[in-house]
Amino acid sequence: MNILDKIVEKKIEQIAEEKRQVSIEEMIKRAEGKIIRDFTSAIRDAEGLAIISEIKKASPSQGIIKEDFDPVATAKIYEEQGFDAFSVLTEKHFFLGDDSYIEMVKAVSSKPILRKDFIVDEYQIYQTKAIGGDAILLIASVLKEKLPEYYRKSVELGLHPLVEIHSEKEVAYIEKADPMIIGINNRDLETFTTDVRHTEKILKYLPKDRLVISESGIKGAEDLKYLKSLGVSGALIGESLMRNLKDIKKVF
Ligand SMILES: O=P(O)(O)OC[C@@H](O)[C@@H](O)c1c[nH]c2ccccc12
Repeated sequence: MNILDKIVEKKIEQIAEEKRQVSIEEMIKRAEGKIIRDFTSAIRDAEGLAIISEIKKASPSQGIIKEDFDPVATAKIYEEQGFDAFSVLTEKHFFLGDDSYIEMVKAVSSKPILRKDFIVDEYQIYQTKAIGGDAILLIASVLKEKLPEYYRKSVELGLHPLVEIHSEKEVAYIEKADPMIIGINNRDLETFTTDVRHTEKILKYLPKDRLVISESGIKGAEDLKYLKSLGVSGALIGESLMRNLKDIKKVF
């Protein structure tokens, strides 16, 4: 079993427990009336490459990334840098995230927030809105045939879906959903190794009029220059920002 399978298995257990605590009917109610920030425009209207800065304490490949993790302090640093949007890990067991981090970050920033988690159940779409998410990550290799339905549901609720693919064979999954924002994950979710040049390999299979985000393994100015030259719309950066919070300019 690869790491992605393990994460998904754990997630299915966790959702069953969460449903016992908060029913779907209650979650639908909690999602009602939530104001959603425009993630799509934040990416489209960014000057140059849109930067989505990620807030995460740990990851399965790196272990603890930031020992004295503080989501609010991190958000303030990102806000000062003028990044275009945030990505906040809410997955608990492997990334040490928490649902509560989204509202905490929202309180100190005006930027839209992507809820970074593993969506496996419709319940989590309502939950994403209820906890203050503006954008929702839908991973093609996790949702497979369910992707178009989950995409539609997310849009219906007013959320901005970012549909993530990794390989060429996953391009088929997004054809039906026809997403506006497509993330190319440079990390192989089965082995967890990254290669920024992976973006170039997948980009050629995607419609030209989409907002494409290159995700993972982006280390600094060189990588950003390279991604810009490919003509992608944005870059999602986590680890290298989290490791350089004291001197974030180092990354650029
Ligand atoms: O920390 P990095 O290598 O800069 O990567 C950020 C982001 O792309 C990564 O966290 C990510 C991309 N897709 C995901 C899916 C689930 C969890 C995490 C991710």
